[in-house]
Amino acid sequence: MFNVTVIGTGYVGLVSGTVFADKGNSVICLDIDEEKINRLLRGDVPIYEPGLQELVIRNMSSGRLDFTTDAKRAVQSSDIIFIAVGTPSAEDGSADLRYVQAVCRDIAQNMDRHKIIVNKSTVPVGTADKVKLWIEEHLEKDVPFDVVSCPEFLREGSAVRDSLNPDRIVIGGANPEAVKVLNKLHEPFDAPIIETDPRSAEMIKYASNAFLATKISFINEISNICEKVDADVTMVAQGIGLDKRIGSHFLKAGVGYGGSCFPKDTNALIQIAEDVDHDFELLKSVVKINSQQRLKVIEKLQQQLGRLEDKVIGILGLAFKPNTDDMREAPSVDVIHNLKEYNSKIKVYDPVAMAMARRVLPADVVYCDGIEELLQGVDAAVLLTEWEDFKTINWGLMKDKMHRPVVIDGRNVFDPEEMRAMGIQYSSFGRQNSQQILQELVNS
Ligand SMILES: NC(=O)c1ccc[n+]([C@@H]2O[C@H](COP(=O)([O-])OP(=O)(O)OC[C@H]3O[C@@H](n4cnc5c(N)ncnc54)[C@H](O)[C@@H]3O)[C@@H](O)[C@H]2O)c1
Ligand SMILES: O=c1ccn([C@@H]2O[C@H](COP(=O)(O)OP(=O)(O)O[C@H]3O[C@H](CO)[C@@H](O)[C@H](O)[C@H]3O)[C@@H](O)[C@H]2O)c(=O)[nH]1
Repeated sequence: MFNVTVIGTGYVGLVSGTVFADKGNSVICLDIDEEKINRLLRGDVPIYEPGLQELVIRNMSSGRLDFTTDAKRAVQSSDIIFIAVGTPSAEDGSADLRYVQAVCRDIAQNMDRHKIIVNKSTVPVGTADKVKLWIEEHLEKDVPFDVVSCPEFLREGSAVRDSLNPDRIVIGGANPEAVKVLNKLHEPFDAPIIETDPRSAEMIKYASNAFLATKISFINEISNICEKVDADVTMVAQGIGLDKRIGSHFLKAGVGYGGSCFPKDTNALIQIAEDVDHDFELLKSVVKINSQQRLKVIEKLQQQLGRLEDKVIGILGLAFKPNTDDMREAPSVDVIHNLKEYNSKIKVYDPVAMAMARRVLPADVVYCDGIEELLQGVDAAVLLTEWEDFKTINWGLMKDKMHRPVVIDGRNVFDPEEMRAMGIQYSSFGRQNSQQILQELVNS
């Protein structure tokens, strides 16, 4: 068992630290955010992530998990130090490494003996070398250390499950001794381990996210064509996904991807390529398709309602995906800001992301307590996050509460035939042609 420090207690740091503790290691998590650490010390987890609260409390009670804002204590109590701070987008789209740099200074100034410093944040290729330089720059005495790159692949909403059962673990290090230690630390996870050099490890992370984002934009383009040729994208996704070389995951068409990773990491990879004079045209198209895809909601609303001015639009789901309260780059934010430009009136409901949403949505948005309140009197409902609660809405009953029975399904959750049979003017992504929509308009 090892003494482990994790720096940064966000989605990645908090979940990884807790999971390492659960595997029997002694873990201390460091953050500069005092309020966050105080809450954690009370066993109160500041993010919504299924299963995390219980796991944190269990490991704190067993004495294997602790939290602090004291960098000296955190650095000196461990042999392995994970960096898990944010790497947001800089203005040019590249990854802003200022937090990683600050952590390097904190580590260097408190280093008392040999440390293995492991980078878990998503960082541009070559950052392991920079981390080494930044630490050397601030070292007050000659203490040996290794830098290893171990990117993280967990998804929000299933972070605990993903961390306990990873598809693979990537360890990129130059010193075989340090790689051996990390191999041992990850042994209890029973996942294939890829040992590689730090640069390849860093690239694996970006390439994974870019590939998944490409799959989503690809199926969204197919869905846009499906609408014009009267094919059904869900059948197409099933048909191509059964080919093992393609795979069935990440082929759900709709309003496209959001979140704290895909938008930021695709842009960062475009910039990484640009820095070595490579024009990553494919990925640029992926990003462009994704930003256009969100606004298809507006087109679909216009097809159903005509002018959007003064129309009351109810937004079902605000988080960028279900089972999280994360609003970073959520499609709902763009859709709502856009609807405001058309002077629509907006009502919103999300089972967990309402508090986060208040920080990023326009001031005059009306926050509702539940589905019924949201649907009351709306000219259209727009589903943007496929929360389980929304899948069981009885539209046959709900349509009487609505001013007009218009539903735009941004995640292809409902069955088009059933919706139409219930008298709903239903529009989804890649599952019906424009002729049908026009016909419905004529009939209504
Ligand atoms: N969120 C995800 O699903 C996910 C998954 C895989 C990888 N990643 C990557 O992991 C990294 C962290 O992402 P996140 O979503 O956990 O970020 P986050 O914003 O949720 O958390 C980052 C934390 O780091 C803390 N911090 C900042 N500077 C610090 C310092 N000097 N010392 C101590 N703490 C400091 C912040 O206070 C914050 O609590 C990013 O590079 C991200 O791209 C994220
Ligand atoms: O078929 C699909 C699958 C996903 N999405 C959308 O894509 C976004 C991202 O979803 P997901 O990948 O499940 O969530 P994240 O938590 O952002 O996880 C991604 O980003 C993390 C941060 O780098 C990585 O660690 C994960 O492996 C990677 O899946 C969400 O808006 C989803 O709605 C689709 O539109 N269609």
